[in-house]
Amino acid sequence: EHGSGRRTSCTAIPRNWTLDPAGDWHYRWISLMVLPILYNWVVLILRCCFPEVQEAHTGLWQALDGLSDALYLLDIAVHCHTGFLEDGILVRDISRTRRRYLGSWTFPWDVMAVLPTELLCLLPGVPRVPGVPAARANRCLRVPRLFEAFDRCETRTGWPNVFRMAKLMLYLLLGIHWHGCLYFALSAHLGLGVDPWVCPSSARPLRRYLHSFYFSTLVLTTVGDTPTPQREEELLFLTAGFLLAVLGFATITGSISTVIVNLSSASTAFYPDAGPVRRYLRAWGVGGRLAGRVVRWHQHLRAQRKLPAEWEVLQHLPRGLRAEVAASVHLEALRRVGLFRSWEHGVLRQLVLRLRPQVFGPGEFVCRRGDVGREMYFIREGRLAVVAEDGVTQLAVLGEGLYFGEISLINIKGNTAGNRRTANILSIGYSDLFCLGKEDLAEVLAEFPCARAAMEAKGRELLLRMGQLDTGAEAAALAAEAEARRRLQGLEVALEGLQTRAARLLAQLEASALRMALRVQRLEGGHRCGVTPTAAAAAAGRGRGRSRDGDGAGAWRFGAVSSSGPPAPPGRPGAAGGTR
Ligand SMILES: Nc1ncnc2c1ncn2[C@@H]1O[C@@H]2COP(=O)(O)O[C@H]2[C@H]1O
Repeated sequence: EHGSGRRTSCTAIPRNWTLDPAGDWHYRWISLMVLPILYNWVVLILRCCFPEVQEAHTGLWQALDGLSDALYLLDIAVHCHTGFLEDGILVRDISRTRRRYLGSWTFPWDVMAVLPTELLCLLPGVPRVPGVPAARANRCLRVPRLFEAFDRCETRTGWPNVFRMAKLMLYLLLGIHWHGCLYFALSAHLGLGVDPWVCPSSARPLRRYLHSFYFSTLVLTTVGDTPTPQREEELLFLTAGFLLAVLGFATITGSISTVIVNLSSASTAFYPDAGPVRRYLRAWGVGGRLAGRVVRWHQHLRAQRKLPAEWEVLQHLPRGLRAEVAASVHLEALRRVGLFRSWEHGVLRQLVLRLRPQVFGPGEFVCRRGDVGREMYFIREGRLAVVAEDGVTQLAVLGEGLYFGEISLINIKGNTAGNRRTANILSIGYSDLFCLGKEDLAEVLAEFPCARAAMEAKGRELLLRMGQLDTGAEAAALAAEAEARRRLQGLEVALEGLQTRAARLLAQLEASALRMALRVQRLEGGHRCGVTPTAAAAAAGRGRGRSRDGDGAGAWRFGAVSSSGPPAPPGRPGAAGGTR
C-alpha cells in the first residue's frame, strides 16, 4: 500500500505512504472508526442525561474520550493519505491526495468533530465539570464516516441482507436509547416519581435506565401502552415521540420489509418461478401428471441448487470477468468430459461461456430421432438412455463425462440421416447437461481439428453400428474430396510455374532495356560528349521501375539523353554535370 520506499528516521512507516480506498487496509481502518463514532453517539447522551453515570466513572470517560479524539485525529491523517481514482488510475501523490481531502466537503465536518469544545468550560462563568459531556456534542458530527464504513461493509460481506437487518436494528436501538435518555432527563427535570408518567425514583441507575428504555420502546414501536401524561411537557414529549415513531419507524420497518423482499427476489433470480407456469397450465386446463412433472422439476432445481438461469445472473459482468466466474464454477465439471481432458485451460474458459446449463427431468426426451439437430450435449450429472424407435428398448446408457447429439451437427460423410437426429435420447432420472449450439460447436472445432477428428471417428463408428452409414457414399465423398484436393494442388503448382515464368520474362525485359541504353550511348558517343555509363544505367533503372509499375516498355523514353537529364545519384556531386 506504499507510495514509495522512503522512510522516516524514527518510524518504519514511509512518510509518503498512501492507502488504496478499495484495499483491505482502508477497509480495516474505517471499520475501526465505527467504534469511536458509535461510542460518542451512545455514551455522550447517556452521560448527559444520567449525571450519576458521568460522575461514577469520570476517569474511565476521560480515558475513552482521549482515545476517541486520538482516533479522530488519526483518521484525518488517514484521509490525507488515502489515494483516489483519476481516469480510472489510483493517484498516490501525497500532495494531491491531501489537497483533494482539504477541498472536500467532509474536511470541515471532520475538523468540527475534533474541535476541543470542552475547553469552553474553562471560560470564566462556565461551571467547571471535568469532561463535560454536552460540550463534546460536536463529536457526533463524524457520522458520515460511519455511513461510509457501513456501505463498504455491505458491499464486501457475503451476507448483505443479514448486514442490512443488523444495521437497521442498530439504528432502532440507538433511536430508543436517545429517546429513553431524553425521557429520563425530562423526568428528572419534572421530578422523579411525581406522577405515574415520569420515571420512578429508583435508587439504582441501571433500573432507571432500563425503565426509560422500556418506556421509549413502547412509544417508538407505537405500542403506546404508557401511563397517561399529566402535564403539558409530558403531553408534548409523548406526542413528539409518537410522531417520530410514525415517521422513523415506518421508514425502518419499510426498510426491513424491503430486505425481506430482496431475500426472496435473490432466490427467484437464481431459480425460475413455478407460479406463472402453474397458472398458465391451470388457465389452459392442463393438469394431472404433466402439471405434476412441471412442479417436480422446479422443486428439483431448488432442492439440488441447480441454476439453469445463471447466465442471466451474470449477464451484467464484463465478458472477461464472466468467463472467469463461469470457469471457476464449471471448469471442474468440464474437465470430467473426456473430450475436453487434454484441452488447454484458456480454451475451456472460452468454451464455458458458450455452454448453457439445462436440466431434464425423468422420462423426458432430450432429442428425438428424425429431428433436425441444432445443439449437442455434455453430461455433467445424470444418466440418459439411447432408446430404439419403439421408445422402450435401451440401446445404450450414457453417463457423466460423455457427450451426445454431435452426429447431426458435424456432417459425417456417408451419414444417411444428414442433419437429422439418429436416435432418441431419454433422461432416466434428473440429468444436468451442458448444451452447445451448432454455430458455437463449428467455431470450436475449426480451432481444434483433433477434436473434430475424434468426434467424427466416434460418430462414424456409431453410424456404422446403427447401419446408417452409406459406405459407398462415404467412399465417393472421400474420393471426390481427394480429387478436389488433387486438383487444387495441381492449380497451385501451375500458378507457381506461371509466376516463375513471369518473373523470368520481366528480368529479360530489363536486361534488354539496359543493353539498348548502352548501345544508344555508344552510338551517340561519336557525335556529342555522350551519356556516361552510370547515367545510362540509372536511366535503365528508372525504366525498370516504371515497367514494374505497369507502365511497360512504353515508359522507356531515353531520359538519359533528354535535355533535362536524369537527377544525380545521391552522394555523388557533379554526376549530373557529367550526363553530357
Ligand atoms: N448407440 C449409441 N451409443 C451412444 N450414443 C449414441 C448411440 N446412438 C446415437 N447416439 C448419440 O445420440 C445422438 C442423437 O443425436 P445425433 O444423431 O445428433 O447424435 C447421436 C449420438 O451422439
